[in-house]
Amino acid sequence: MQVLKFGGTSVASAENIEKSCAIVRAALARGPVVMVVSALGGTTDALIGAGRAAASGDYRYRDALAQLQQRHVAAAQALLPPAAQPDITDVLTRGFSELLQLCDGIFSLGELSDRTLDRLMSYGELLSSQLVREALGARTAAVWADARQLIRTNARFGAAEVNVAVTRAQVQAFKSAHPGEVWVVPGFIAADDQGNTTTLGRGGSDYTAALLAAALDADVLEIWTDVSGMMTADPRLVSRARPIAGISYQEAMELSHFGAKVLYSPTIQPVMERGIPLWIKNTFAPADYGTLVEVAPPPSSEVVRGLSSIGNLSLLNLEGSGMVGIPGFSKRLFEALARERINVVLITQSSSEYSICVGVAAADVPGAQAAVDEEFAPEIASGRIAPLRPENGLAIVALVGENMKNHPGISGRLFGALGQNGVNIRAIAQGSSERNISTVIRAADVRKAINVLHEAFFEPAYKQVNLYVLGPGNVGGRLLAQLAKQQQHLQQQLGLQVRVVAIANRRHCIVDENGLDLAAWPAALAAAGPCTLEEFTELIVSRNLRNSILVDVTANPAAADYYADLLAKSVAVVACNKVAASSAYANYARLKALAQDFNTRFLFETNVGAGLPIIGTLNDLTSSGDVVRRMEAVLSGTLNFVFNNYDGSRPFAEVVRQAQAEGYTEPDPRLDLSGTDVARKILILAREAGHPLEMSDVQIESFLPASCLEGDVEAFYEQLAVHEAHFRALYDAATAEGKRLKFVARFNDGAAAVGLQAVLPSHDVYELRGKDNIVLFYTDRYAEQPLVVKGAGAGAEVTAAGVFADIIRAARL
Ligand SMILES: NC(=O)C1=CN([C@@H]2O[C@H](COP(=O)(O)OP(=O)(O)OC[C@H]3O[C@@H](n4cnc5c(N)ncnc54)[C@H](OP(=O)(O)O)[C@@H]3O)[C@@H](O)[C@H]2O)C=CC1
Ligand SMILES: N[C@@H](CC=O)C(=O)O
Repeated sequence: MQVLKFGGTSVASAENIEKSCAIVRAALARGPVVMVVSALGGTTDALIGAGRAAASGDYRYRDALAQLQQRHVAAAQALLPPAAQPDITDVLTRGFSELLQLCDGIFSLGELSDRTLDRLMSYGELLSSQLVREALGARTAAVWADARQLIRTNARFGAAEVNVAVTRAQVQAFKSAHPGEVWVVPGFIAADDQGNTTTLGRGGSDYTAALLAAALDADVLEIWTDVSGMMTADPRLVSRARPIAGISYQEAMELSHFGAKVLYSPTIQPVMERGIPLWIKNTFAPADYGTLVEVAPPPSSEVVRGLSSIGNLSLLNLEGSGMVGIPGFSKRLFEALARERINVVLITQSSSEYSICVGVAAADVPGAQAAVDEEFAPEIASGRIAPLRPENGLAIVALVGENMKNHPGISGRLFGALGQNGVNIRAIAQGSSERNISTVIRAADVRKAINVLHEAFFEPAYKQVNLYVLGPGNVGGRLLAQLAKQQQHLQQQLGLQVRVVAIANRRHCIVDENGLDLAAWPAALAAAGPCTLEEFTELIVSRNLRNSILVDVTANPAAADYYADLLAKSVAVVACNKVAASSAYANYARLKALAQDFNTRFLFETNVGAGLPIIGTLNDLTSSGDVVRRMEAVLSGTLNFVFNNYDGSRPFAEVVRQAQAEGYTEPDPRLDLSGTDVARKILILAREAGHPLEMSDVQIESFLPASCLEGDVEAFYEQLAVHEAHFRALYDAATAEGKRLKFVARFNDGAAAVGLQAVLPSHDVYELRGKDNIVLFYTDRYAEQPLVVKGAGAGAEVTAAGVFADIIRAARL
């Protein structure tokens, strides 16, 4: 015997009913079939809506019923030839006339009791099952079996409890009366001892099928739905969720209880007790494997079988010193909740016994609060415990899997993955079966959390990274081009799906949570609406996407002010902008500490030497225990370019303009020419080497006449022209001595200085060409010969590459 259940979408239309009937006919080749059906998709909600409308005096329930009738009649006409329609037309006419009478009664009374609601809802399955029987019967003889004569429950209308013994006897009796026949049975409905219609809870058609399978000792139960099995996570939340091929009854129970909507959780118990295999299959893709729920599924290499979540949760905290060491407190708490019929979803208690925390549906909070505060009124009055404290807006995210038992490190991975994404865990529950680890988190974090966990446990070779790019200028523009070119490579080789979800400049912002088209951003940005820096950073927080990174490619001090808030939300910051790392030491140290505290990254490799691995090298030296004693460096691509190209044949100002045009200077070139940019860089290196220096500690020997720094950038260029003789004199004096001009940064014994030097050919930096930079690290290990890093130290392409490398580092944390 096979029991096949078809859900609402599987019988939502004539076309779908045909598909379901075809599946039943194919199954008949293997043996007798019991077909259980839900109401036509959407019918139960429509019936409830009609009943509530009637109860509230809204006569539009009549329109709703007329529409439903029309839908059923249309399906019948599409399924059956005219000659075969009279029977079902009678059934539908009678059914809808009873429904109308029922709703008219509700309208007159102005009241919809649970008992009447059960009757009202039952018509969905009563009518759909008779319609399906007719459709099936057109080619395959089938008997309609009224579930109210098969399944016996108590009179708890809305969620009745089944009398398994009576049900079994009734089902066996029906079987004896109809040997070998195909049955079509309405799901969801049953009857109490008095013959009143009851229902088994929303989703109860699955349960009907399981009860029949158990009562018939069926060979198999098949739940036919609109997805290809139980998924590793809710596919509405996780786009890469995939079906689970094999799962144990206990795992399926955990997953279905915790929100896997594909299976109504009470369904499993009856089939588990009798060891009946349960398939979950897709009506619309019957060839897909689906999920097989059985006693011993084949071993899986994955430790976690699936992830689930339940929203609308609140935590209730009962705490106080009066609870410690006194037996009976928990009993009283749970009894108070039980009296109000409040279901406890999760329980945690600290070993100090100072508090007990339970999770309940948010809707139950007022009732729970009143009941518990009343129960503990004497203790609350004497101050021995505090009034019940609810926390709302929460959800449970759970890992489920038999293999988690005795497998160390699962919780570590769970906490690590959530922690790196700023998901705070409010409560945890894990039983000794180790089959379920449940975490309570903010409801707003569920999508992020479940995706992060899915990547951690099911897709170790895949990680989605979401970039917010601020400043698509000279460097930012090249970065976006490099990202566009490498996206596929990153995905294939590193398992990183790097998506740019937002881009902003000073005026506009574009956003697409699914990733912007990197070929089309310039036009889209130009056409986009206005956006402030504050709005942009708020966007990062409110979108709450996993593995978010702010990429700051501006030179804007205001942008740097937002880093702390973002790091504290576990958003990584990759900064090409040098303002933060060269700001007050306390701020620099705070940002680094925040990154550490919130399991994220604050990376700024390009702040010194553009794309050269200078900060990384220095960090490697110090982390491995070396001590940097001295640094000598040329750190300005602009100044190196200018002094390498200026020989008096062209005005100094023209060479500086060329450096700017080639993209070596800061957006404001006065920062380069004044030595400020180099001072920032040596300051950052000194700090990374462990010295808490301030900018004011760096001695800047400027070669610029003071008037060059008065006024705006155009005035600056004019003043450079005015002082041409000064620059020529510097050049001539150096050349006369066989020297070259280099703007050198030095760090020695905790002191830092920058300034223009005329160096001899024997000097390490004499031969430094073009816009190159060089750093010589003198350390305890590199005492005689310095460790040298040298190469292009400015330019959009190399700098963008350095930012790119920081993004990868942040992404691979
Ligand atoms: N050039 C190089 O070789 C190197 C540069 N860097 C650093 O790279 C950074 C960028 O330099 P570069 O690309 O040359 O500069 P650009 O002037 O070319 O680009 C700056 C970008 O930042 C945007 N921006 C400025 N202020 C804001 C704001 N308040 N909100 C949003 N966007 C803003 C600008 O927008 P808009 O177009 O609207 O003005 C522009 O898109 C600088 O910090 C520099 O120090 C670091 C190493 C090497
Ligand atoms: N303007 C800078 C760019 C890199 O930091 C320079 O010229 O070095």
